Amino acid sequence: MIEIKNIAKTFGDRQVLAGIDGTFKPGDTSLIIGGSGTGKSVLLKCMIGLVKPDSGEVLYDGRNFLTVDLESQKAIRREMGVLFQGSALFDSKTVLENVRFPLDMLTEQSESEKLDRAQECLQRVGLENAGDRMPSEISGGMKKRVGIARAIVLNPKYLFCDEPNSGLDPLTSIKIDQLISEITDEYKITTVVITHDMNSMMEIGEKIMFLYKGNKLWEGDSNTLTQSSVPELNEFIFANKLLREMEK
Ligand SMILES: Nc1ncnc2c1ncn2[C@@H]1O[C@H](COP(=O)(O)OP(=O)(O)OP(=O)(O)O)[C@@H](O)[C@H]1O
Repeated sequence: MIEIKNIAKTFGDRQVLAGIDGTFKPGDTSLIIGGSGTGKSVLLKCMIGLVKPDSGEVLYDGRNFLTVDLESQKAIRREMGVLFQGSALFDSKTVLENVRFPLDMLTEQSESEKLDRAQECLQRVGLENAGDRMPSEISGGMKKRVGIARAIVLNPKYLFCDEPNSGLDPLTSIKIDQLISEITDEYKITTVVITHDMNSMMEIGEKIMFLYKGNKLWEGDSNTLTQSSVPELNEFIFANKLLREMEK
């Protein structure tokens, strides 16, 4: 379980996060939603240690990530998998090499153990036959799958995905969402996904947090999303639906 308490962040004179609380549970795919520039990515970065919040706590199964010693912080980091926007694959490495990279960097496993594990993860995301291909030779959806395989290769307890649907067509987006949600459930991972994709919210929104100008204005699930009495959320949903209509 991940708990965040009163996370605040200011850049210069601009307050980006105004004190955010939240709980993320194992087996749940929790979504952080909101318009552009509302602080979603900064919140995620505060959670994974890429940005230091000005105040607040980030607890990983009770361990305070911001105050534990360096060794414990490293140990928590090893329990995290991250799927970055745009997949962030190494262009000069094959698909298989990309997936095994965290094993090369962070484990003492033998060659065959690393190969087996990387191949197992590729199989889990449906790419068992693509290991020898280069990232430039595969589609955007396949790249996301490779990114997911790499993110889970170390058996993470916590999985973070920043806009996993960006640049994908609606059908591929749904498949990627479903894959993340299935893997989360299967391995009981605590998963946090940033999205502004309406389909994702309806499909995998078992727990949704809505950010607006650095504040958490609403929390709920896909069933209650469209029935809130929060005007900012309703406007966000309306704008999203309009955008979807225009894209058709
Ligand atoms: N390192 C930084 N220095 C200064 N300002 C920053 C920094 N990182 C983010 N910001 C600002 O913080 C605000 C929130 O950014 P953030 O990336 O969290 O938005 P977001 O909700 O993820 O939006 P989007 O959906 O467009 O990615 C923005 O105004 C951004 O310019």
